[in-house]
Amino acid sequence: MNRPLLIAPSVLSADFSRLGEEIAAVEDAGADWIHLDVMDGHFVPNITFGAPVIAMARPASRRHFDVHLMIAPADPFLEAFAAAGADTITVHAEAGPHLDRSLQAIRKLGKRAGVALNPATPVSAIQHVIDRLDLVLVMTVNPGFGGQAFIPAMVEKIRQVKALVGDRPVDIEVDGGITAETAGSVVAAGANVLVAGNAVFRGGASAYRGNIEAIRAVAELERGERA
Ligand SMILES: O=C(CO)[C@@H](O)[C@H](O)COP(=O)(O)O
Repeated sequence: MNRPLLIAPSVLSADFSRLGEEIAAVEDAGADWIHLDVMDGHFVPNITFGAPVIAMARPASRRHFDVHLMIAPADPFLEAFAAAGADTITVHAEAGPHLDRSLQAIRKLGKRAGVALNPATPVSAIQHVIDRLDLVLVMTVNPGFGGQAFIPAMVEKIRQVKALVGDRPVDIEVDGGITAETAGSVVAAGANVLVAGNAVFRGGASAYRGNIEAIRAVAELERGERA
């Protein structure tokens, strides 16, 4: 049984001075989830925002808040992100030595637990925690910045994640360089959550619906959900 297809605009490409409005605008334009990129300037070479900003943005939308932690260590902050209104909390497999413990902590907080894999990290990194997971995030660029080129070798990795996940109720998410041009190959390989920053947040709010729809159309066609 296919997991639902979900389009998750990444707010990294939004206008941060109007974050709440931007989130409301993509919700209005058909976003299924809101993807929030937390960066610490240490695990990745860029800094964005933390739990207080997510808490302030939370009232802007009722959509699922998909919080991607590009921070190390992550464990001391999990409670704060849960309290801020995250629905899924994703930590990086590379961010600490105790991934199993992090995932248990996220679920204990009543949140969905995700693991992100950098492009160079093999799928075997999640083999022994697969039953503690609700989501696997396959990074299709090196994390840190929006607007980078999709790495084609990640298509095979998505296939490997799909084979590992099997029939488990685990979402397979992709993030980085996702556009109407790259969406087909990742969906064919097994991804069902498509994160897109630049491809959604361009052209001003009046373009957001068309931008989301362009990605969704390709993905649905690939899944046989659209003629
Ligand atoms: O996590 C990240 C980057 O580290 C992403 O969420 C980017 O924000 C995706 O941006 P685009 O490649 O879609 O512009």
